[in-house]
Order: sequence, then C-alpha cells, then structure tokens
Amino acid sequence: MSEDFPHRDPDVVLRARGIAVRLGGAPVLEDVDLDVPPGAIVGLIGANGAGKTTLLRVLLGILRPHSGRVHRPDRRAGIGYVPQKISLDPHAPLRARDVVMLGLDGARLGIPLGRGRLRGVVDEALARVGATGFADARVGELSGGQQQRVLLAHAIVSRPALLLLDEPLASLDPVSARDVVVLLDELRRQSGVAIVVTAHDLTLLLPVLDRVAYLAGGRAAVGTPAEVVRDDVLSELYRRPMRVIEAAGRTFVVADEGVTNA
Ligand SMILES: Nc1ncnc2c1ncn2[C@@H]1O[C@H](COP(=O)(O)OP(=O)(O)OP(=O)(O)O)[C@@H](O)[C@H]1O
Repeated sequence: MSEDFPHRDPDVVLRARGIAVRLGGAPVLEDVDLDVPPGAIVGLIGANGAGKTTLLRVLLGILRPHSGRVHRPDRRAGIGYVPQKISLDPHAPLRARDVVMLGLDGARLGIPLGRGRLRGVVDEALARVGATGFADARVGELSGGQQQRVLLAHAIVSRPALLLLDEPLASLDPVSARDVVVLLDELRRQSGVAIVVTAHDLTLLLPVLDRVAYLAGGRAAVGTPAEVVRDDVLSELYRRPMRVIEAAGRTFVVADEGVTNA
C-alpha cells in the first residue's frame, strides 16, 4: 500500500506531495504538501468540512487522491489510526484490554507471542496511556476521555512509527482534552512515534505542535506554528482578514470581524 518516493528521506516518516481530492464532483483538496518528521506532532487544523478527515484518509491510504503521491511507513513500521466518532456499544461485552488486544498486529511483533507475553504487551500499552486503572472495565461504560485513552492504546499497541488521530479532542471537556494533549506529547517523547492529529481549534494543541497544516478552501498553509499561525498567512489562506490573538497564555485564531465590516 505504501508508495515510495525515489529517494527515501530518513528525516521524514510520511511525505505527501501535490495531493488533490474531488468528492461528489467538488474539489476538497488542491495541491497539498505535507512532511511528517519522526517524533513530531503535526496538526491538521480547519473548520468543519475543510478536508481534515479527507486528508487523513489519503495519508492512511484508504482514499486514493485524484492526483499526488504519498510515501508512508512500510508495513513493518506501521500506522496506528483512531478514526473520528467511534461509538462503543455500552452493552458490548468488551473490556478495555480486549479493545487494545484487537490492535495487535501479530506479524509485525514477531508472533507467535505466548499468552503471558501477549498480556504483557497489552498491559504496557494500557499503562502508557494511563488506562491501567480501567483495563478490565467494559469500554461502553467508560467516559469519553477514558475511551479516548483506550483507543490510543489500541492504536499504539503494535508500536507504529506513525499515529493518525481524527479529532481526538472532540467531545472531551477542556480538562480531559488537555490531559490527552499532554499524553500525546509524552507518547512521542517516550517512543519517538510521529503523530498527525486533526482539530477544529488550534488552541489546545499549539503548545505541543511541531508543524501545522491549516486547511481552508481546499488549500493548506503548512509549516512550523511560527510560520503559519500569523495574521498575514491565515488571512491569505482564508481570503478574509484573520487575527491571531494571545490571551491568558493561549493563542486563538479568529475572523477579524471588525476589519471585515469596516
Ligand atoms: N463521500 C463524500 N462524497 C461527497 N462529498 C464528501 C464525501 N465525504 C466528504 N465530503 C465533503 O468533503 C468535504 C470535506 O469533508 P471532511 O470530512 O474531510 O472535512 P473535515 O475537515 O474533516 O470536517 P469535520 O471537521 O466536520 O469533520 C466536505 O465538504 C464534505 O461534505
């Protein structure tokens, strides 16, 4: 499934070039480039319908772009994926540790693993996301924040080189969302996994982002936060005045209504 560029670059886990996608006859993405370095956290940021999920599906290899190429990790290194809006049946007889076990790719880990080793690998993934305390609880009965941790454990249990996370902060309260952001930062520091994460809002993620791809109107502004999260760059991308505001130690991006209405 991976498509290789002619020259492999050790400084990049995933590289996309010239990605264009049309859905239902309409352009969703046009000429988007993205590099994901090892151990980096890259944010795909944009409003509803901006194309974040579409780009993530292209990066994952489950949606073929109209044009463009993606170089992704080979199968042995692997990709972990947590899709948007997974609803876990509260009545399903699945414990958190069962969900994590389902994420094991035996071939990649050099299976066969004995029962004890299998349990050890699952326990380790649960511990890494702070889910040991509810490892034996039914997943459907866990809170949104707890379920997000279990899904992360599911995604990392095969020790992928790359994690793709679609809106992991959506539907979490601000404290749980901040806890998940801290967890992502710990995961990449401890294991060197690269993480691509989508969000509507940059504010919570910004402190841990190495790179950002802002999506609007099918186009992307890509670079370090210092390069992209600027009035001029975002105003050009959105084709309307945008303003980056610092308040209470956080960064907010808002449409500059005052200028728009002037
Ligand atoms: N299967 C499809 N057929 C036609 N149009 C689609 C299809 N899937 C998505 N779209 C359209 O593509 C655009 C991008 O959708 P996408 O889900 O990638 O956006 P998003 O940025 O992830 O949005 P959200 O934040 O709401 O999840 C939207 O206009 C959507 O309506």
